[in-house]
Amino acid sequence: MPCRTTDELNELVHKAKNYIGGGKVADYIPALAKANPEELSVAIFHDDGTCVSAGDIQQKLTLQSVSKVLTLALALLDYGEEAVFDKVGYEPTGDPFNSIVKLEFSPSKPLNPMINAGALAVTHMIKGNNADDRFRRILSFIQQLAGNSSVGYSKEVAQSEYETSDLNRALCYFLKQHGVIDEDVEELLNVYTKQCAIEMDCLDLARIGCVFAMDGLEPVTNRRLIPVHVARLCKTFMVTCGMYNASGEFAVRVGIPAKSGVSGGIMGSVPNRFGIGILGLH
Ligand SMILES: NC(=O)CC[C@H](N)C(=O)O
Repeated sequence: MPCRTTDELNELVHKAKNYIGGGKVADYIPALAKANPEELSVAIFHDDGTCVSAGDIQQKLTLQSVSKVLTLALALLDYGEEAVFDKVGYEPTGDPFNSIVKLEFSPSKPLNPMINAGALAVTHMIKGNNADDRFRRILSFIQQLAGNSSVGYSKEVAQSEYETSDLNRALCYFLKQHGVIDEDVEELLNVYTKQCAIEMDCLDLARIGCVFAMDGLEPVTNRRLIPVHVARLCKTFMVTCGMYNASGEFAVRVGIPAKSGVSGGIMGSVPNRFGIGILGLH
């Protein structure tokens, strides 16, 4: 369904472009360094299935850490809250996303599922017969949330991250040493880097945000995709840890559950109203 656009949203995108230059594209994953920092698009997907958008909405981005909320939901569906939070904690860290420092404290399980260590422990839990099967399940769950079976992943970005993921490798070995994970580290990184490379446009992202905003109901069909308590738990993590060490300031200034990713995507969920997908590569 095509989205309409409004003067107000176009004006906001126009104003937001003034901030290009205040940031920089992530280059620790070489394939992400090629991103065009000028691009900015936004979509809002409402609970009645209508949407508005502005900017270059054909543009796609890889989910990167936005995927962590979605795998958390899937792991909770697979195993339930008790088993998941046996491996990963509930607490914000105030540290950057890839920090290893808090793992040194006891207990050495990751403090929350949004930092890389926690997200790796969550991806470890996704059920499947092998790495391909687990990734297929993640992708198909995300396709369902986006209402779009053509959502795929960027092989280039996945490969680029896999080849340069030594910090995540180190986190995995640390987790393995402490019994949080017990699988082959390369298998886990294979699934994780593909999950982070799942690619979509801002409308898909807004529609997923809307499922969480609606406590797990698909906005177009009203079908339940996620149980209420899982959707609420995910939104709580978006508030407390969705922006890592900037989560507190974001909560004060913006005040909605949201999750960022290093490719420049942000997914927001305004409870009972709409989902927001922002693609800004700067
Ligand atoms: N903050 C992010 O988006 C980080 C995700 C990225 N794939 C990583 O693990 O480094």
